[in-house]
Amino acid sequence: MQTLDKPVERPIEDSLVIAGKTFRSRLMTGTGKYRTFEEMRHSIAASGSEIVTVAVRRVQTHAPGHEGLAEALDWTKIWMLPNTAGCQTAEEAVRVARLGREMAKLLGQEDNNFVKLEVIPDAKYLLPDPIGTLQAAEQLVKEGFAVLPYINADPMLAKRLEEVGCVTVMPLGSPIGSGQGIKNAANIQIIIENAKVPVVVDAGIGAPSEAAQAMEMGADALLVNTAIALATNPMAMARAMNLATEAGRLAYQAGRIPIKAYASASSPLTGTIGA
Ligand SMILES: CC(=O)[C@@H](O)[C@H](O)COP(=O)(O)O
Repeated sequence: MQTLDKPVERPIEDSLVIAGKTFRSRLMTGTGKYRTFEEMRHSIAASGSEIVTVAVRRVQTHAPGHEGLAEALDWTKIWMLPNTAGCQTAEEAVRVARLGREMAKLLGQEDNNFVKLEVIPDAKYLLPDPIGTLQAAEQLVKEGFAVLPYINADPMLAKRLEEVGCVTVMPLGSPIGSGQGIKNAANIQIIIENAKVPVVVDAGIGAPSEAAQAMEMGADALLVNTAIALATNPMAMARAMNLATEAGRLAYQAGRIPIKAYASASSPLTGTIGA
């Protein structure tokens, strides 16, 4: 299984830049739902992720499975993306973001001002509150945070968040942990078309083919957690997601052929002997 840790070669000139910080990998991962920390460490290595998100609230409150989580990874190699999971209002999210910044500092990332903003009042579908998200984003940008907001795939909201200074937008493919894939493709495509900040497709990706699909559409990056953590073999799935992200990116850059209504022969007709 060790070979799964071997990095996927990525060209340095195609790096992802967020808030002036450069990353080679376009796949972000999470830390929740793994069976063991050991499995999490190996899977994150196999994913090639350089950005890993951590639920500040769950770490702070020592929620089951989160005790010691912040210390379980080598933060000299991975950029921490504290997230405000578990916050139902803008006010809570702002408070938790501040704690996240302190947590990153304590773990040696003095200059880390990133926050993945989640304002989620709905427990059934875990859909983010657009108004609360915008309010919290405005406040956090004023406080000097690099804000990466988790949103429904709403092109107007994405624009507003960009205008208030968010450094990415993170539209959901489908509900968190559902593994339903890219259900919002048309709206995500509009967001990609209009965004001047990186678009990170976050949540709902269940299989590498869906990761590739989002990247082929022109997403700048992905965030995948459940599909890796709960796979029968998380390390192998992490590697597959890594490769799929890269394949999707390459395909996007290569430019796919247009879809045609009719067949077109693969062999040229010139020079063929007439009947
Ligand atoms: C860890 C995290 O931030 C997730 O909540 C994220 O939204 C990814 O969703 P999936 O777990 O569906 O990949």
